[in-house]
Amino acid sequence: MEDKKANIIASITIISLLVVIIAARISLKLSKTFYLIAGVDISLILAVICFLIIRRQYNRERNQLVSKFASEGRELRIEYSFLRKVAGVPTKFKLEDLEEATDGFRSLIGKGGSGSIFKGVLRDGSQVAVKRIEGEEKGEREFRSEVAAIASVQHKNLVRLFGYSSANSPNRFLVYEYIVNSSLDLWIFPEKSGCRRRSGGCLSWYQRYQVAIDVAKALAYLHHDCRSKILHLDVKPENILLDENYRAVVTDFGLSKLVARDESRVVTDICGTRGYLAPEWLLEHGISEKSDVYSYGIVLLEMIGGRRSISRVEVEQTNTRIKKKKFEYFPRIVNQKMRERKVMEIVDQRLVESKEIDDEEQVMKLVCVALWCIQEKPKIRPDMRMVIDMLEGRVPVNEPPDSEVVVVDLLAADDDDDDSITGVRRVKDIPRLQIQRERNFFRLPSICSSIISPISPR
Ligand SMILES: Nc1ncnc2c1ncn2[C@@H]1O[C@H](COP(=O)(O)OP(=O)(O)OP(=O)(O)O)[C@@H](O)[C@H]1O
Repeated sequence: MEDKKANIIASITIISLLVVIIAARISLKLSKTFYLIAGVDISLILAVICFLIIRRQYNRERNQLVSKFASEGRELRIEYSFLRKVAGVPTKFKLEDLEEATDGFRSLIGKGGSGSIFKGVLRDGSQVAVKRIEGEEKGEREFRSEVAAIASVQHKNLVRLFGYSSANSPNRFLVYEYIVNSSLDLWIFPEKSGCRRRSGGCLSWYQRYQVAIDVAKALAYLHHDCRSKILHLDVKPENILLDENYRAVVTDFGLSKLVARDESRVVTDICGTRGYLAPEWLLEHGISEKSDVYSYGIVLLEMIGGRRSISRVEVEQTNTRIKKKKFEYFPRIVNQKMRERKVMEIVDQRLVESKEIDDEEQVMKLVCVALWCIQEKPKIRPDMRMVIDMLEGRVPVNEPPDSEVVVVDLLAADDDDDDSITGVRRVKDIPRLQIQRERNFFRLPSICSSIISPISPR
């Protein structure tokens, strides 16, 4: 368009200059003034012609470059979209897209310590769970660790992050694949009367065992197979989702930490969820991937028993018949029953009543693995690869020792509301200094054992 305009202007200029020469020839004859005007006009005509030639050359080169860049850009775009599909690189969403997908953030599916989760449908029809991280400073921290950890991982037992959005809003958003059967807590703990959160049902023994293996595989991948070690640091039933086949998908990387492969322990602020915290968190010894192993062990026990690891029960005092509330620490009961060879007594009664467990040895194996995982000393706990080998029967499982000391986080049992919609309470909101060891920790006497390995030598 611009080229055409320039050509027309140049032609008009040349014609006008020629007209001027002709007019000067007629009116001035062959006088000195005529030669002067003709000279100037001819120079101007030559200048315009030169300008047109140079401009044409320049345009040709520019067009060649533009088409070269365009084809390179197209190739790059194709490559990038291919990479995004293959490597799962998260997309940056606009806030409007998420508002449209969630119908204005209407269908709330869960609420946790860091924000709310809404169900949504993207324009291409895929179902998503949109997490709105609330609170600016805390939100930013959770958002960054979540994107950093999960953007780089690809595993069938880890939730997929489709994308994120952080623009024009005090809130940050993370967009995950939607996992249809919600979280494990709804499938292992019986519904409490008066509780706002509905139970999903009762997961069978076989499904629970599968979930145990799935979660172990997800954690083993994070701990051993990624470029940096990834510590999840918030393993609990609420963060284990179940897909349409009741297979486990681990989610919520808000507290996760990337750790260099050669770092064996890291010292960090206390965070995680009450009841699932490894003793080293509370004793300030520095944490490692073995802290996830501990939380995993607690989750195993909760799956076996269909109950939380720490609960408050009402007991009647023998003489006065007055009812009093007291803490019950499920791992201690499990430990005792295992030694008495009465493991079926600690299994979820719904499973026992339905008579679906025909392999008591498998129960014993899961109990032993769980007790190994919750050993006080991180070194004695198996790593997640070893846990998989034990659960899949590739290595025999030794009977676990009684812990030298079992440190129980009684903060986990401070409240009765542990089954509310918000799930169990996170400990990260409690200022560190308020955690008083003497009041909150409950130590069991040690019965030392000589066994120090979860597996027998072959
Ligand atoms: N991808 C998903 N698909 C389906 N439901 C989900 C998904 N992610 C989370 N939920 C539901 O939302 C609940 C809360 O999610 P989540 O635990 O990630 O929130 P949170 O704010 O990180 O909680 P917290 O930080 O206290 O652990 C889950 O227990 C689950 O029921």
